[in-house]
Amino acid sequence: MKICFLGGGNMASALIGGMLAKGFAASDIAVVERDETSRARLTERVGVQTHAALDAAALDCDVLVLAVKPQQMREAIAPAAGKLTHQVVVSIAAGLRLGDLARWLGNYSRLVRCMPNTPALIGAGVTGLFADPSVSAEARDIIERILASVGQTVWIDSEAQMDAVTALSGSGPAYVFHFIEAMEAAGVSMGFDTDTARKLAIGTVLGAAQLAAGSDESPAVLRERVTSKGGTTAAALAVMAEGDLIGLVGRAIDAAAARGKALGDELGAD
Ligand SMILES: NC(=O)C1=CN([C@@H]2O[C@H](COP(=O)(O)OP(=O)(O)OC[C@H]3O[C@@H](n4cnc5c(N)ncnc54)[C@H](OP(=O)(O)O)[C@@H]3O)[C@@H](O)[C@H]2O)C=CC1
Ligand SMILES: O=C(O)[C@@H]1CCC=N1
Repeated sequence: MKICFLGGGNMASALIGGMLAKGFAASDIAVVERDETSRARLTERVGVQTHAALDAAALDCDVLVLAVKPQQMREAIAPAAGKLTHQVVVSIAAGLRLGDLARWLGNYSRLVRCMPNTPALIGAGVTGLFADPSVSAEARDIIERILASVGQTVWIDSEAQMDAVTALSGSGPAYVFHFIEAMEAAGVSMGFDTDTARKLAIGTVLGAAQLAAGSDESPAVLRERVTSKGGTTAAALAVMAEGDLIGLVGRAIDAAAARGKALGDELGAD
């Protein structure tokens, strides 16, 4: 099975890195990337084949993964319009809807939309998937196999939910990194050097996430176990409640989902 990525940026690199670590052969993976330096990096360091354009050689694949920015997509896929025959096309772009992609590809509907996240690089990604009803079970299995190689997969029932997946898990690693930054900064302000503060912050997030992932109990119960009455954790959580952390995170995730929908509306309008 030959897999070609259109765009060799952050997310394509994370997916390819994770796939190679899971045993996909570099010789089965190609990348169309317009930037020469990126092409050289992909060939020399990652070992995959590269193409400068989405030409016939690049389209000689079974799966075409669309991994350019939403704003770049229409122009980037134009060379493939009317030239697709059997390929399953997978878009990882935020916001863009299958109907618009199908139209831009010359009414080609063998399309799957998915939203991975960057922990795919270490096999710890989460990907939401949605397929056009015309995509066969066999084609869905192929796409599932690719994304499951880099982490967990969740098929969703309606395409509209993809904006929520994007807001929760697609963008989600950035929220967690931001929280780590905040913990690290607090550690530094209490007198630790950056390395020590970072080690304490990352170790805590990692340990807590692993504990939550392996536990039958809810995160709320696990939180209560840390929180002694009248103790230090209660003092911190009171400040977080005062600042409405739950509401703040909810509003942030709503804003991400709204931006995904707006991107789909804006870019699909013409
Ligand atoms: N980053 C993330 O965490 C996630 C991103 N996504 C989605 O993945 C997609 C890619 O995001 P990301 O990897 O962050 O973006 P990047 O900008 O890092 O990668 C896109 C790459 O594609 C190149 N490119 C653009 N147009 C063309 C073209 N016509 N032909 C060949 N190459 C082209 C870009 O080059 P140039 O720099 O010159 O424009 C760039 O190198 C987006 O649609 C995003 O919504 C989904 C989930 C998570
Ligand atoms: O920020 C973005 O738009 C992309 C989609 C999800 C993560 N990064």
